[in-house]
Order: sequence, then structure tokens, then C-alpha cells
Amino acid sequence: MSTLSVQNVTYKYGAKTALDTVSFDLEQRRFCALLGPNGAGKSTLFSLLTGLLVASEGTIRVAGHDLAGEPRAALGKIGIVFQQQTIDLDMSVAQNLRYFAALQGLSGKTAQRNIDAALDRLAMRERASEKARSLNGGHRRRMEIARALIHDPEVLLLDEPTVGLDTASRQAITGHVHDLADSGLLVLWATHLVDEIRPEDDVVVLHKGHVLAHDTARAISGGRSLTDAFIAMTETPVPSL
Ligand SMILES: Nc1ncnc2c1ncn2[C@@H]1O[C@H](COP(=O)(O)OP(=O)(O)OP(=O)(O)O)[C@@H](O)[C@H]1O
Repeated sequence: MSTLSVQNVTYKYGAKTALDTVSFDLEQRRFCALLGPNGAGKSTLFSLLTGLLVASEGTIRVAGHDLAGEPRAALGKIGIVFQQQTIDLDMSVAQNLRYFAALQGLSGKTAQRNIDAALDRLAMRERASEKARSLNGGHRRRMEIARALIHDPEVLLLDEPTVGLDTASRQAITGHVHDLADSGLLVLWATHLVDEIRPEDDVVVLHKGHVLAHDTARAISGGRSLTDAFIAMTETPVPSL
């Protein structure tokens, strides 16, 4: 059984088809880049995976749970880091996480244990008492990733999580998230930046609502750089929508 299964998913904004019969299966303990240029459909797919939008056609299963039929069970297995920052700058790191834990129905010792574990996974425990406002952009992002792990999900979704960060912060975050995948999570990382992807990572190439390729970055590159392979692929005409 796949940890995340997307089968023949189609989504239309009115007459505009944003995703057209998109299918892929992903396993746990993998880092998968959802790679696509602007307008490819990445955000639309994330909105479907998190239940913000409902697919016109097709099925999504998370850890064996059908998103349409068992939304609570399916969504309970997902952690999400949105592209836009969603933290309270006037609260401390720990307060931000405690608030989120409460929303997840966690309290007391269980909440504290999960918060400590999540902060440890992002090397953020020593920052717990600091106000979020005092953190730089990279540490704020790490706090948001820790927050997405509090309820112990199996799938971690990140929507272009390094936008606006400097090179050192980007490298730190891509490193930490690869470590999370190595420790057992399935990571789906939406990006249009090929330098965030390692040769052994999975890549789903999305373009104009179609999956053009799904393989390891090394296989997709085929001896070229991933950048050259991506450009060649996304210049290839696909069925017009
Ligand atoms: N609310 C909307 N109404 C109509 N069309 C939309 C809407 N939102 C997105 N689209 C269209 O759907 C397609 C996919 O958009 P989407 O935002 O999912 O792509 P993306 O890969 O996330 O792009 P970006 O990297 O720019 O965020 C695009 O053609 C976009 O113009």
C-alpha cells in the first residue's frame, strides 16, 4: 500500500482545467520533489491534498484512507507547511506550538512530549522560549515545519518552503527535511528550484496540469543536469487544456 496515492485526479476552475488526470504513488521514507514551473498546478494539488478543494474526478488516499470517504483519518496523517508564513509573531516558539497542539486535540504531557520531539527534529529546542518575532526567516520556517510534525503525520507537504530565504537558510532547511524523510516520513516538496533536489530523490514533474515524468532525479536527468532535463521537458508541447 502506498503512503500517498493520487489516481486520475482532475480539477477545474470553471472552464480552466488546472489538473488533468494526475496520477502517482509515493512511499514512506522518501523525499519527493513536485517540480513544476509557475502555473503547473502545484498549489492546486496541495489544496486538494489538504481538503481545501475537492477533486472534480479521481481519488486520493493517504496512508490507506480515502480523502473523500474518510477525511478525518486521511487529513490526520498529513502535516502541511504553507507557502505564506502562518505564525503568531508575538508568541514564543513554544506557545505557537502549544496552540497548534491544542487545535489537534493534544494537551498536557502528551502535547509537551510531542512539541519537544518536533523541535528536536528541527534542532530548534533551544529556541523554544524565544518570541517568534526575534527569529530570522529560516528559523521561523523551521518552527513551522516542527509545528507540522506535532501530531506525528506520515506525510509532510511543503509548498515552496524556501521562498525568500538566503542560501544558508535554504540549505539548512533542505538538509533538515531530507533527514525527516530518511527517518521515515514521506515528504512532498513543491518547488521550481532544481538545486533543492538530490540525485536519489523522487521527482514528479508537473507541467500545465499534466505529470510529464515520475522517477528519481538521477533517472530523469539522464546524464544531463536536472535543470537541462527540466527545461527540455517543459518546453515539450503537452496536450492543450
Ligand atoms: N482561482 C483560480 N481561478 C482560475 N484559475 C486558477 C485559479 N487558481 C489557479 N488557477 C489556474 O490554474 C493553473 C494552476 O495554478 P496553480 O496555482 O495550481 O499552479 P502552481 O504550479 O502552484 O503555480 P505557482 O508556482 O505560480 O504558484 C494556472 O493556470 C492558474 O492560472
